[in-house]
Amino acid sequence: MSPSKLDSTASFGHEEASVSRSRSENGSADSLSLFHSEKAVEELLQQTPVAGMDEHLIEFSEALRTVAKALRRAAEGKASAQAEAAEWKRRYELERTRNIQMERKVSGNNNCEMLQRWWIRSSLDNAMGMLRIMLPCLFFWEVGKEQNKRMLEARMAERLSAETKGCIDCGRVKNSDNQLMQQNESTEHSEKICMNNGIWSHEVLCDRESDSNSNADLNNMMNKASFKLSWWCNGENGDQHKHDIVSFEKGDITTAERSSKQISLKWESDPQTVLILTKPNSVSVRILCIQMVRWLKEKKKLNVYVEPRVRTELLAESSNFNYVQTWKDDSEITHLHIKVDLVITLGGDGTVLWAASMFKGPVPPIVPFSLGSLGFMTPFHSEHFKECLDSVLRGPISITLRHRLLCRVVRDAAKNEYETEEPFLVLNEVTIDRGISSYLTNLECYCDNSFVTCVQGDGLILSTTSGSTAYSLAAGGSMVHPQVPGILFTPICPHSLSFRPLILPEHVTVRIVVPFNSRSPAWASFDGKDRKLLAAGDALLCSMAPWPVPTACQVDSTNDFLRSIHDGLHWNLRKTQSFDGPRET
Ligand SMILES: NC(=O)c1ccc[n+]([C@@H]2O[C@H](COP(=O)([O-])OP(=O)(O)OC[C@H]3O[C@@H](n4cnc5c(N)ncnc54)[C@H](O)[C@@H]3O)[C@@H](O)[C@H]2O)c1
Ligand SMILES: Nc1ncnc2c1ncn2[C@@H]1O[C@H](COP(=O)(O)OP(=O)(O)OP(=O)(O)O)[C@@H](O)[C@H]1O
Repeated sequence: MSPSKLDSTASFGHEEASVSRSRSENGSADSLSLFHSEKAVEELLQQTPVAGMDEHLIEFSEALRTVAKALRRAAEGKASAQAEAAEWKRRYELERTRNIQMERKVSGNNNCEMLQRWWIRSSLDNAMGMLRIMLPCLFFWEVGKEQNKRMLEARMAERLSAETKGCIDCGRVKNSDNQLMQQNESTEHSEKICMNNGIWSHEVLCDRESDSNSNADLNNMMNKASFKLSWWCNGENGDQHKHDIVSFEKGDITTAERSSKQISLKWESDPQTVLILTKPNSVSVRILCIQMVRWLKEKKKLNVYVEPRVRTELLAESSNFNYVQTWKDDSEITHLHIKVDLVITLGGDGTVLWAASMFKGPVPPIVPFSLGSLGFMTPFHSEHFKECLDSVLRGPISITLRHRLLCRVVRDAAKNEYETEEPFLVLNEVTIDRGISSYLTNLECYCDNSFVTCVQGDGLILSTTSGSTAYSLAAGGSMVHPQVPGILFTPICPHSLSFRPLILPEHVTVRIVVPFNSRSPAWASFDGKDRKLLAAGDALLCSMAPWPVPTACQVDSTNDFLRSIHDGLHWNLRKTQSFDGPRET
C-alpha cells in the first residue's frame, strides 16, 4: 500500500490510522503501527461508499464476464453440434448410396432368397438411417435452424416414399442397369474402398433442397456427372487404407490412419457441363477462351457456361456462340454447383481464388490453366489444353483437396455471438491489419478457449496451407504442403522479436478480438478482397470450412507443390560447388 493511500485514508479522521501515520512520519514505524494502519484501511474500505461501489462494480463485471463466457460456450457448442449434424448427413448419404448399389445388384438376380435377405438388411439400414436423421433433426429443432430442418425433413420424406414404392432413387438415369452392373463388377475393389472410405462426390455436390424446389433443378441434377473419390497412400499394408486413427493391440499404440492422402477422382458417368472462368482484360486469355469453348462444344459435345461478361465478349466475336450459357443475376450463382461438373480457370492464382469465391458451399473440381506470372495453384499449360482436358475428362485424375477457412465477423463480440454477418470462405487467407491507421494493431487472439497472445504490430494473417506460399510466406510464415490440414498463424511485422509464426491444428476455432483499449479499429480482408472494419469489441471467428476446393493435379499434389515452389520462387536455387576445391583427406 502506498503512503499516499495511507494518508488519504487517515484523512477521513480515523483515530488509529492517524496515530500510525504520525509514527511512520517520525520514522518510528513498527509492526504494531503497520498492523493498525492496515486494519484502519480495511475498516475504512468497508465503511466508505466508494469501497461499496467498487465491490458492486467488480461483482457486476464478473457477472458480465460469466454471461459472455456462457454465450461463447453456447456458440461453440452450436458450432460443434452443426459439424456433428453435417457428419451424420454425410454418413446417411453414404449409407443410402450403398443401399442403391445393393438394390441394383439384387434386381439383376432372380434369387428370391437373396431378395428376402436384402429386404431385411435394407429395412434394418433404413431404420438406422432414420435414427441418424432424427438426431440432427432434433438438434435443428432445438437451435431453430429452420433451413437445415427443412432439408433434413425433405430427405426423410424422400426416403419414406422410396420405401413405400419399394424402390429407391437410382441416381443417374443415363447409364443402363447392365452398364452399371458391369461397372460395379470391374471396380469391385475400388468400390469396396469407396464405400468405407471414399467420398461420393455426386452426393456431396447434389443440393437436394433445390431438387425438391423445382423440376427444372431436378433435371439439372440428373444431368450432373457422377464420380467417386478414393484415397490412397504408400503404406506398409499394400496401400490399404485403415479406419482406425490409432490401433491398440497388445499394448502397442500404432497410428494407422494418415491425415493427408493423395486423392484420386474417377468419373462414374461422363461430365456434361463445364464452367470456364477467365481473368479479365487479357487478350491472350480471350483468344484461348474462344478456342477452348469451340473445342469443348464441337469435339466434346459439352454444355459450356461462362460469366455474363465473357458471353458478351464471345458474342461480339461471333453470333455462333449463342449456345454458350450464363446466368442473369447473382442468386443463380448459388445453384451453379448443381449444374457444373467441372470448372476451368484461365488466368493466374487470382483467378483460382475468384473461382473458389463463387462457390459458397461445395465446389466442383477445378482445372486451372496457367496464364499468369507465377501460378502456384495453376499447374496446367495452356498450349496443351486439348491433351490436358482430354485426360481430365477421361479420368482418373489426382486432385488436391485445398482446405478453406470459414470466417465470421461478430459485432461487439461479448453481446452478439449469435448475430454474425454473412460468413466468408477463403482459400488463401484472412488478414487483420491496421488499414490506414498509423497506430499498431492490438489484437487479442484465442484458440478455442485458450488465450494465444496479443498481436501488436501491423497485423495478423490466418492462412490455409494453400495460402502458405502467398501473403503468409512474405510475412515470414512457413511453406506448407496444401494437403496438410492446419491454420497458419502468421504475424505481420510484430513489434516483438520473439513473435514467431505458429501452425495450429485444423480442428480449432481461432478468435481474434479487437479489445476496447485498442487505439484504432482493425480491418479484415478475405483473400485480399472485401475489406471489413473491426471496431473495438468486434471479433473474427475462423475455423476450417467443410467445403474444400478440389483442384486437378498435373502429376499429383506433392509433385505439383514442389514444382510450384521451384519454378515460382526458385526455392533454394544455388550454384553447386565445384568438385575441384579443398577436400578432406
Ligand atoms: N506481400 C504479399 O506477398 C502480399 C500482399 C497482399 C496480398 N498478397 C496475396 O495476394 C492474394 C490475392 O491474389 P490476387 O491474384 O487476387 O491479387 P494480385 O493480383 O495482387 O496478386 C497477388 C500475387 O499473389 C500471388 N498468389 C496468390 N495466391 C497465391 C498462393 N496461394 N501462393 C502463391 N502465390 C499466390 C499471385 O500469383 C500474385 O502474383 C492474397 O490472397 C494474398 O495472399 C500478397
Ligand atoms: N473472372 C474474374 N472476374 C473478376 N476478376 C477476376 C476474375 N478472375 C481473376 N480476377 C481478378 O483479376 C486479378 C488478376 O488475376 P490473376 O491473379 O489470375 O492474374 P495475374 O495477376 O495475371 O496472375 P499472377 O498474379 O500470377 O501474375 C485478381 O485480383 C483476380 O481476383
